[in-house]
Amino acid sequence: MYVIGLTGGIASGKSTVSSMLAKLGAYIIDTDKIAREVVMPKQPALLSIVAHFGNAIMLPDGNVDRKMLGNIIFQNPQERSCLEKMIHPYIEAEVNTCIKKAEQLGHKAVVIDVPLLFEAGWQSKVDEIWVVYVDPSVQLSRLISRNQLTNKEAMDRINSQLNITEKAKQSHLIIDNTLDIENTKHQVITAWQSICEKMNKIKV
Ligand SMILES: CC(C)(COP(=O)(O)OP(=O)(O)OC[C@H]1O[C@@H](n2cnc3c(N)ncnc32)[C@H](O)[C@@H]1O)[C@@H](O)C(=O)NCCC(=O)NCCS
Ligand SMILES: Nc1ncnc2c1ncn2[C@@H]1O[C@H](COP(=O)(O)OP(=O)(O)OP(=O)(O)O)[C@@H](O)[C@H]1O
Repeated sequence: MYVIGLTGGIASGKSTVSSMLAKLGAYIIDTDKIAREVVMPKQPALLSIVAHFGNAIMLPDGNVDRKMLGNIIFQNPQERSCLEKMIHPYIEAEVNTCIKKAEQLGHKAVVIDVPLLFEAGWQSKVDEIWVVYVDPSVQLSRLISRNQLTNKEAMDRINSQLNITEKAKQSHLIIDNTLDIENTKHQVITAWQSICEKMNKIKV
């Protein structure tokens, strides 16, 4: 199995690029989605989260109050690290299961959409790293408008990750998502075609 790690900064456009790749036939493993699933009611990670952060972190419907948890961890690196230690092992296990599923379905390559690839030290888990880059000022404005955040809240989130320019330097391929969607789509098609060629044009 050939594993592509798709990463970038918060709101740099990973989901946008993932959807384009999915339309081209790529098998996508979305770690943000998995991170949401492993903290659903009755999941083991939820017990540790409540034990550490307290019942105040829960909504009346039994789900985690993601806004409140985000406000805590994006302002406090120690709390962020605690949360990651509780969740990341479950994410990693589920990613491995998804890779096996893709193999059974006959895929020769998978794309893992993983925002914290560098921060979590996943470089050795992947064969190739693609970074979705965006100009930092565009990143800030897209994040503020998508999540309805203040400038400070958005900067706290951006600063909780490795700098996007540094990520780009450590990648095998950069998809620059600063301009419009069509521009990005062209880059994604070219990138995926090169993977298909690499996989000897067999179903990927
Ligand atoms: C703090 C939480 C509850 C906020 O939830 P919310 O629904 O507002 O955001 P969502 O999960 O959609 O994440 C949005 C983006 O935030 C960034 N982000 C998420 N977690 C982190 C983190 N620990 N450190 C830095 N950036 C992060 C990523 O770029 C991600 O794409 C949530 O992000 C979370 O549980 N984070 C810890 C799990 C994790 O590390 N996820 C990243 C995937 S490996
Ligand atoms: N080329 C583009 N032009 C304009 N808006 C864009 C472009 N690409 C993405 N966006 C918008 O920017 C926001 C962030 O994009 P997206 O959700 O794909 O980022 P992400 O990297 O997956 O975010 P996260 O790290 O939070 O998971 C979204 O509101 C999206 O619609």
